[in-house]
Amino acid sequence: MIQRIAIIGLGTMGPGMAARLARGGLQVVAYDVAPAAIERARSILGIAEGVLDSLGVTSPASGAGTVRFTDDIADAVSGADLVIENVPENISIKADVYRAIDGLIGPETLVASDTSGIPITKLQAHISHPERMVGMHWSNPPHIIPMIEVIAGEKTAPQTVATIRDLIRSIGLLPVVVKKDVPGFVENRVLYALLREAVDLVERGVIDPEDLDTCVSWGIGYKIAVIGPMALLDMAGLDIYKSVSSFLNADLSNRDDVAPMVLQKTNASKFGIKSGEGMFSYTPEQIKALQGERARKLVAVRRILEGRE
Ligand SMILES: NC(=O)c1ccc[n+]([C@@H]2O[C@H](COP(=O)([O-])OP(=O)(O)OC[C@H]3O[C@@H](n4cnc5c(N)ncnc54)[C@H](O)[C@@H]3O)[C@@H](O)[C@H]2O)c1
Ligand SMILES: Cc1ncc(C=O)c(C(=O)O)c1O
Repeated sequence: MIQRIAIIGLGTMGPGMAARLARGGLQVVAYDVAPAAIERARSILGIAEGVLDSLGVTSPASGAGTVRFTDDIADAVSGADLVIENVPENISIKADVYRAIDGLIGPETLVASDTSGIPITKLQAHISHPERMVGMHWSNPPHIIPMIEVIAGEKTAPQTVATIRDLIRSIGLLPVVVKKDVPGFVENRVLYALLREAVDLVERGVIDPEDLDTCVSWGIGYKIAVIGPMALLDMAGLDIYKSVSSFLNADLSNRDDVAPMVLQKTNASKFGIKSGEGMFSYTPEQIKALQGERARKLVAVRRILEGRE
């Protein structure tokens, strides 16, 4: 049974994951190599907890869990039933973490990666007990989005998948077990198909960035939260899909490299909210306001989708 969880990496994803797991009654120890990341995580933990309150996420009868921060990786993983690796999307950085924890974790400890899409089979090559390693792909913001993908690599034991799936369920979240270890799993294959086309349309001057967002959010985005893609095909009619896709599929972006517009921005360190500029520009005040507003709206939508309002 999973009771103690170590989170390695406290950037965009780590603090919200820590808050959500603790609310589920688990004992979380949170570690990052960068002291500034630990301080930032400490300061935003309370905000995530406030959002969980407004979502009505309660703790089990046995009580709420805890989050403890540490700057020592050995301390973080000591006694952990599960280690969730949450460091940047780079195999060599992730492999360094697996090597560092290999001799520190117990014989029963499971290791999960929150990778956005590196096949788990590739990550397993860097750990001595690959049968205990699994993909556990959260969606951002992790304290609000309930769906988590669970992915087995070639060497993952079925029991490891079952334990993680049951853990996710036991704290009121929604596990989706992906049946094949394909790059990007399912959520990001679908998201990146959409993002490739969206970036291409903006880059080619077909639409302005603000209007692209209005079109997608108030068109397919709003709809798809209620009617998933497979159900949408039936709603539109497969005959319509056949007619449109017969001419449209061939015209969609099929570029297999990173779009120049994105490279230009990343080369200039324009990463988005984390650097103050990306597709749009943000002042620190705007970032704070946006994050609050987005959390409020996501909470309200989720309550309605769950039939609670
Ligand atoms: N950002 C998203 O929307 C999102 C969503 C789902 C999954 N993911 C995946 O989750 C993982 C983390 O993403 P993120 O967006 O939180 O990244 P991030 O860059 O915001 O944060 C990564 C953190 O890892 C820390 N770190 C780097 N090396 C480390 C080490 N050796 N030991 C401990 N900490 C270390 C960094 O200091 C940083 O705080 C990635 O694999 C990413 O693809 C990201
Ligand atoms: C752009 C982008 N890339 C990856 C992920 C998750 O792995 C997300 C997300 O969760 O929202 C994302 O937006």
